[in-house]
Formats: sequence, structure tokens, C-alpha cells
Amino acid sequence: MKGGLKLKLEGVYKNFDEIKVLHNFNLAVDDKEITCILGPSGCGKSTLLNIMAGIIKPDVGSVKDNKKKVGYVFQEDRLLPWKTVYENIKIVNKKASDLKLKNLINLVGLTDFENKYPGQLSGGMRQRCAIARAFNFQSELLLMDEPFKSLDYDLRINMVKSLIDIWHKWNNAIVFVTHEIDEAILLGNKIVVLSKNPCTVETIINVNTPQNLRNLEDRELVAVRTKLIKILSNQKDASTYKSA
Ligand SMILES: Nc1ncnc2c1ncn2[C@@H]1O[C@H](COP(=O)(O)OP(=O)(O)OP(=O)(O)O)[C@@H](O)[C@H]1O
Repeated sequence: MKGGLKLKLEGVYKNFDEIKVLHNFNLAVDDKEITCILGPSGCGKSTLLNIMAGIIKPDVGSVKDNKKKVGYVFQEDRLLPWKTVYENIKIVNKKASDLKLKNLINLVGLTDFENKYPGQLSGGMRQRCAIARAFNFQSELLLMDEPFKSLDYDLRINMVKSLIDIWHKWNNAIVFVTHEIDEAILLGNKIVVLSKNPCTVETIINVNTPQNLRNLEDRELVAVRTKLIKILSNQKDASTYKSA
């Protein structure tokens, strides 16, 4: 596999009994890039991430990878209820310094809650804790399944900026599933639009403006947005997507 590639799926098929989910699915995930995945509800995005993570195997096809450390932010937070925010974040990298952990907690806006247990937090706060935990585990490939969906708009935009900052420092590969068109436009080097029944790659749009210079009103990004809205509005489940 080419050095610049982190992951390559070729001719992947996945069924669950009679449900045909992935169908002749082909996708290359480049190293040091953010790949955003947009697709209708229930099309197979989580299944795709689980295959990328090696949690489930495809029925047919190959998954070639040169990753060693995979991070995964699931749709649900998966925090340990008997550990505090601080301890939940520390658990994936016990060597992290106290300063690093406190900076991460600050980054996700949980400074006053570091000694609270998950049961004492709102859903959005728990999800932010899960995101800080993923940031503490410096993975080569970070899979994120709608990580910001329970956050309000301002917080989401802040989390997008924080993710870009962290990614600039790490230079890892990120695969980011979202229903938010603007999140995909702000984050993706590549925006992959999926179809449903069966799930396959419908279109890939490359975005050239560096993430730290992106503004949704820029000409390139307005053009990407117009193109995406046109493609997505032709899909059966167009109501799946949000554009702020
Ligand atoms: N373990 C499983 N057993 C049986 N069916 C499954 C399993 N996992 C997923 N499916 C089915 O596969 C299809 C794709 O599910 P998946 O969760 O991958 O979609 P998704 O695009 O992530 O959905 P959403 O946008 O709602 O998060 C659905 O029809 C789902 O019911």
C-alpha cells in the first residue's frame, strides 16, 4: 500500500441477514487528512467505521491498512460510570501529565466538572468527556461517529476548531461521520457522500483551502456547499442533513 495511505477498502460487501448494507464499497483514507462522511440515516456509516476499526469483518472484499493505534469516538459516550471525568480521560493514556489532562478538560469546557462522575453530567457533557478521552489517546487513525451531535451550535463550532488545532499538532488521519453539512465543509480534506440501499460511495469532493483558513463565506466553500446541497437534495432521505 502507498505510504500516504492509512486505509484502503476495496470491493467491500457487508450484509446483516437479509439487510444489504455495504455494496462494492471502495474508499481510500489518506494519512494526515480528514475524511468526512455524509450519508442518509441508516445507510451504513457506523458499519463502515466498525469495519475500518476492525471490530467487524466484511463478508467480501479487502481492508488494507498500515495503522497501529486506532481511536474511536462512538455515537454513545461509553464512559466508565465509576470513574470521574479526569479519570475517564486519563485511562487511555496513563502517562499523560496532569497539565495535559487539565488542558484537555479545559478544551472541552469541563474544568468545573473534572471530579464529577458521568451520572452527574448532561448527555452533551458526557460526550465532550469522551472527545477529550479520544484526544488524550494519540491515535494514528481517529474514527469519529457524529461526535458533536448532542452539542449546541456554538459549542459545536468551538469543538470543530479544537479538532482542527489538535489534528494540526498530531497530523493523524481522521474519519469523521456527520449529518451537518457545515461541519463537513469546515473539516474535510475530502467529503465523501454515501448513497443508501445499498450504501456505496456516490461522490467525493476535495476541499483545498487549509482548515485553519476556512470561512464558510469563502468562494471555494460556498461552491462546495452548493454542490453538496444539490447532490444531497436528490437523495431519498434529504431531510437527514442539517445546514445551519
Ligand atoms: N449488528 C447488526 N445486526 C443487524 N443489523 C444491523 C447491525 N448493525 C447495523 N445493522 C443494520 O444495518 C443498517 C446500517 O446501520 P448503521 O448503524 O451502520 O447505519 P448509520 O448510517 O450509521 O445510521 P445512523 O445515521 O442512524 O447513525 C441498518 O439497517 C441497521 O439496522
